Amino acid sequence: MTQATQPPVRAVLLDIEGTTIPVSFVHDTLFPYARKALPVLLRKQADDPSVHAQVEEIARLAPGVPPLRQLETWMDADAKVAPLKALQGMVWAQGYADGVLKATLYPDVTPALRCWAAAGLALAVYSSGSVAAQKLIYGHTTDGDLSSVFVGFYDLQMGGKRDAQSYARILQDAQWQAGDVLFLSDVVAELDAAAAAGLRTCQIVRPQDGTQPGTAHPVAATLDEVAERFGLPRAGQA
Ligand SMILES: CSCCC(=O)C(=O)COP(=O)(O)O
Ligand SMILES: [Mg+2]
Repeated sequence: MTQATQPPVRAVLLDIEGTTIPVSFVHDTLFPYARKALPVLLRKQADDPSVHAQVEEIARLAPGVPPLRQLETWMDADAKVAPLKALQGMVWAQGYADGVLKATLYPDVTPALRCWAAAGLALAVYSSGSVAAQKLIYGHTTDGDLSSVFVGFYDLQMGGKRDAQSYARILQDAQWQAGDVLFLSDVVAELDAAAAAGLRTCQIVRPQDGTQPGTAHPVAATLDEVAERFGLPRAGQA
């Protein structure tokens, strides 16, 4: 089906890192903050049930390895592993509360998201970052609190982002039809998985992040370009 003959997009599912938020903010600000704060969290809040549950999960995944060492191994590899992501979200909460952390989105993101939500499109997040971390990041941006533009937040509880089944689970939870949904990500393997589940796809190729364009999915440099290509409302246009 050509773009002109396809049904209108009714929902947009968005990745975070490299799609709405610069890779540099995640890797140069969020990850170092968490690397420094995690040892303190494990030491001081070991008895907190939510911390304890993640430590148990680390022990299940890596039996016999000290939890902090395992977390460091995962951080070194930028592994998208649920207990690491959950614990990172817990320490970032303090950073946002203290005002030390504030997310700077790509400049095209806030206008597009506000415009699409106002036009009635259903917007949801799918990131490896925990749902708590997603709500924090969009709740503390330099453009204000954007969390209310989203009707859903999905994380690794749905499964990995390179697995088509994860997208099928999201569709089921959101009660969306695959063909109505546009998935935006910078990572081709994630787009391949979403397409295998029947979603429409567009790769966000941010020149400032050095994203390499693939050949299997439409490509856009900004959310405004996405809007133009997929017939979505465009911010700033009547
Ligand atoms: C939720 S903000 C932190 C993002 C993060 O921890 C991460 O690993 C990036 O994952 P994404 O799936 O958004 O590329
Ligand atoms: Mg990404």
